[in-house]
Amino acid sequence: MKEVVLLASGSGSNAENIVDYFRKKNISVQFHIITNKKDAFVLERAKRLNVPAEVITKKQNDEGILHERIQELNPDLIVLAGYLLLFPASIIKEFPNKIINIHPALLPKYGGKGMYGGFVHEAVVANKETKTGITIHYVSEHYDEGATIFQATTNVEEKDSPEDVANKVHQLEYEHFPKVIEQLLEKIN
Ligand SMILES: Nc1nc2c(c(=O)[nH]1)N[C@@H](CNc1ccc(C(=O)N[C@@H](CCC(=O)O)C(=O)O)cc1)CN2
Ligand SMILES: O=CNCC(=O)N[C@@H]1O[C@H](COP(=O)(O)O)[C@@H](O)[C@H]1O
Repeated sequence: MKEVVLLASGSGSNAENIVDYFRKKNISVQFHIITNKKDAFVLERAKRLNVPAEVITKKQNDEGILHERIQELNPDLIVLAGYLLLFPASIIKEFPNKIINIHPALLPKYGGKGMYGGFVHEAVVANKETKTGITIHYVSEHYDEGATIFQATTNVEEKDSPEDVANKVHQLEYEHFPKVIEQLLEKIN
């Protein structure tokens, strides 16, 4: 059975959507959820979904605990789904092309340090962009620089608030992220 580790720092709606997708399609995947925040709502979602979940804090990352845990779990795929810490280079080296991230904009624009969550949508609206979207990419040492796997776009109307844009982007995430993960898992024998 394939093993997938999902990492999220906050709400975890993408993590839930991914678990739901594979369950609905009867594809047997063993999921583990890791968050860096003990009060992250993703922990509630994991409980409800009966998915094993644990908190590994930034400090524990720095102590190598996250690395040890990932080695124990030995996942086929590591999925950053709204994870807001810099993922350790040591793990990236050990799991080449097995770590992916979803970014709520069309990289390379609106990426890098400080560009996460609502900040991204605020910048897109402030810059009067006429379109935005999602980028699913491999995770490299620095934020949002890894090779792009998939992009999808949506239009931005003049009247759209950052919340309107966030909702449009979330719809793209829910539609595409599970399918991209399914395709990647199929390639891993
Ligand atoms: N290796 C590596 N790690 C990553 C990504 C990557 O592609 N490579 N992609 C990341 C998702 N993108 C971002 C981009 C910027 C920030 C960011 O700016 N974070 C704040 C901290 C936010 C918080 O702790 O709440 C900071 O100051 O570093 C977070 C995730 C997750 N971790
Ligand atoms: O990659 C760059 N930055 C990371 C980032 O901003 N990720 C975004 O956080 C949201 C998490 O939502 P959730 O799934 O927790 O409901 C989701 O929109 C991700 O694209």
